Amino acid sequence: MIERATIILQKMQQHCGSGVEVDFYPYFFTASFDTLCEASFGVQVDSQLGRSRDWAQDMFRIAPLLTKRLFAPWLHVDYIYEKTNAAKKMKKFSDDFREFSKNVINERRKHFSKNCGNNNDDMNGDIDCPEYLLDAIHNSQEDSIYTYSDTDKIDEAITFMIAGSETTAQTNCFVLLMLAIHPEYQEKVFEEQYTIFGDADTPITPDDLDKMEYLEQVIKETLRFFPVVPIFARHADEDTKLTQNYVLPAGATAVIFPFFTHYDTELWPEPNKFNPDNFTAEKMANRHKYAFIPFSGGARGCIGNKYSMIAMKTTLSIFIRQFRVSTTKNLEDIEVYLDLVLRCKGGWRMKLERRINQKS
Ligand code: HEM
Repeated sequence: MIERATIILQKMQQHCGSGVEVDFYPYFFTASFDTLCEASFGVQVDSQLGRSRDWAQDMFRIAPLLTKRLFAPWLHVDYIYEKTNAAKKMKKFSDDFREFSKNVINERRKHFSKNCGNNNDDMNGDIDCPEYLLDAIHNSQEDSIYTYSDTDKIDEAITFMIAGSETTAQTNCFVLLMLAIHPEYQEKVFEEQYTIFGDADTPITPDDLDKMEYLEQVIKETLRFFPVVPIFARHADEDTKLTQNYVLPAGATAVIFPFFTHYDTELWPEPNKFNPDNFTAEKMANRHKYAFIPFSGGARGCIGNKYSMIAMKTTLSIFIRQFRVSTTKNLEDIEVYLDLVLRCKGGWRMKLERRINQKS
């Protein structure tokens, strides 16, 4: 994570002091994608350094096609959908991405058999061969009633790559945009970083991450304001009593929009005001645990919740200590739209300035 965040700094340095607002997303997406591939699969993809295809561009082209299908019931019929151009584009993307994931899995297998024993099936992880997600899936087979086929493993890899990379990158960009719009919060975040690290450039430790309480409040308030997964759903297998008067009948689909919950005035007194103090320990203790649901909840809630908080804090800590961000936009100027995930119209454009020395 630290390495990837440092590459962001190096690549964005060229924009410092240019006075031009640049879109931060490509820098943060590639970093997030590469980190995820390495953390989950133990494989270096290096899209950040241009050594792999630019999947962010592909995802930008493909997501609107999926969104369109989601809201057009007639396109749910495979027979009709398969005749459309969108379906052909989707298939091409899906085939390419599956091929890419297959290669990632094969890479991991090769690495494991070369460094961790001769047997491809012996993915039992030790200190020299840490167990990554794919290894865990592989190893779980022995105790499991379910056997994972190669197709299953590719599907798992794709789910992780898609679910984990865009969400984290977008949240990082939204956080920086909020800090650009609210310089007073930006300075407070910087002050916290300075208190932890001073002028030292030491690597971040888990203890340091725990101390970044204000940064975490800012991230959470950003996720309240901009829940990057703005819609998810549950299928009721049986009649489910919601309240005294309401029952969700078996077979129904309940669609959940965190936007409604996150802007509910009964839960958030001033929902339209960006206020990191909404997430002080005290305020959180007095609020219903499902008042804040950017990661959904329950058994099928986001599995990457903790990982993403570590990844975001690490990246933002490194970035904020070196750069100051600004924008000509106000909060009211920000327009978002639903594209499976939540996107910012025109991108996440900001100006960048290098802090001359750390405490400036
Ligand atoms: C800011 C970052 C993230 C946000 C806001 C987020 C949010 C969500 C949400 C709302 C869901 C839907 C859960 C549901 O249907 O109830 C989800 C699912 C999922 N997320 Fe995340 N996510 C983030 C990062 C990640 C990361 C980093 C990973 C992987 C390391 C990840 C892996 C997954 C997976 C695998 C699922 C599917 C879970 C399932 O269907 O059982 N997410 N995420």
